[in-house]
Amino acid sequence: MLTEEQLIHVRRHLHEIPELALHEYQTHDYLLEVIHEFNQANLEIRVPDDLPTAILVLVHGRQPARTIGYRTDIDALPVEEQTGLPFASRHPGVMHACGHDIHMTVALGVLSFFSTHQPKDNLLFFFQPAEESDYGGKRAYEAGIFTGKWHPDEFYGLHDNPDLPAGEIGCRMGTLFAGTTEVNIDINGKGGHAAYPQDANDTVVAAASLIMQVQTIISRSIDPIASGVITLGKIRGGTIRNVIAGHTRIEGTIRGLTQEMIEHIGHRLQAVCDGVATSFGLDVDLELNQGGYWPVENDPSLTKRFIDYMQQNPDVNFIETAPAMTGEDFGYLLAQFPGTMFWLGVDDDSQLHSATLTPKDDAIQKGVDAITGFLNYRMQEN
Ligand SMILES: CC(=O)N[C@@H](CCC[C@H](N)C(=O)O)C(=O)O
Repeated sequence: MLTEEQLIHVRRHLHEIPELALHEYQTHDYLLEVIHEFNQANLEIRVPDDLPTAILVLVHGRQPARTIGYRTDIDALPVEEQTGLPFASRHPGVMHACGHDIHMTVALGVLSFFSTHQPKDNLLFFFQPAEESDYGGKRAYEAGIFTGKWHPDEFYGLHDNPDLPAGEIGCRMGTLFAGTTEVNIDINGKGGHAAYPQDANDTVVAAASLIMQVQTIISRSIDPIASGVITLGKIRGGTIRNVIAGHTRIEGTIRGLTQEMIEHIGHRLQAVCDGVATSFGLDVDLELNQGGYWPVENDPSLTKRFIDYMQQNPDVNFIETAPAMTGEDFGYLLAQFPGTMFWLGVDDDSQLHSATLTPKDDAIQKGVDAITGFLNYRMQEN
């Protein structure tokens, strides 16, 4: 079983080797190296052919009544780290800026505990690639990974939260995270000389108008009591100051707490794109891709049990949290298997996806203890 000191060492090494979605090869190899050090007596390890950076580990229970799944994501973000940590990313332009290094380490801690304390039920650990993009959870499901003995009857997973004290557990009944849809807009007009706009069709000006109109969708087209967000995080158009740009691309994301809201915003966005195409006389192609980023809906009865356990445990600080507009492709898996997603506090001033995010090591052991405690409690029930 990994000690707290060993867990911190593992976390720091994982932090040094972040990799982007579906390219988590070094991370995958290191995870396997750590898992192979555990007592193998009750473990069965599988690397699915169709998702080669994923790892499944089945812990065979003593008297299994069910298989309980536990999922961690393993990918990182294209962010240049600015923490100055001695264990900062060694991969230029890539960083664990969403704390997946903490997620993986907590999962390894829980797995190492059950490798030496055989659980009553079966436990299925899923080390999932591609959470930040490319929806690895959905890919895994569609590849048929969770069939036969690899089928979890219920699924749990966490996300770190810098706003909560280290080790605090946060959760809620109902929707924990938003559903998200990736937005790609390609504006195709006609390039030309900066001096002769009358002979061109300027996609930069069309993009500026489109962006401003998009900002009215949330304020003017949705019920103020309901919630939604559109963020256009990236724009690229043109090549030089004195050439009118014939193509501009905008990339962003739509978020809503219900599927209906996400679809409603998507329809309004399409209407704005069509309007800009007509008024500027150019082509505006809108691509919406939800992938696996469905709203994260916690199962009512399992989540009640989870919250009851955390509230009754004197060693756990528990807080009921509000829904968040962050997305998670665990939402897709929770639509296939009942389960619960929850927060683990990591106490930091920087936000998720920030270049200075520094989750505290203290959260790791507290997270491992709270989760192993809950899983043992859950396994007492028939
Ligand atoms: C927890 C978190 O930050 N998740 C990501 C999920 C990515 C969603 C997808 N790629 C999109 O941008 O729509 C998030 O950005 O919330």
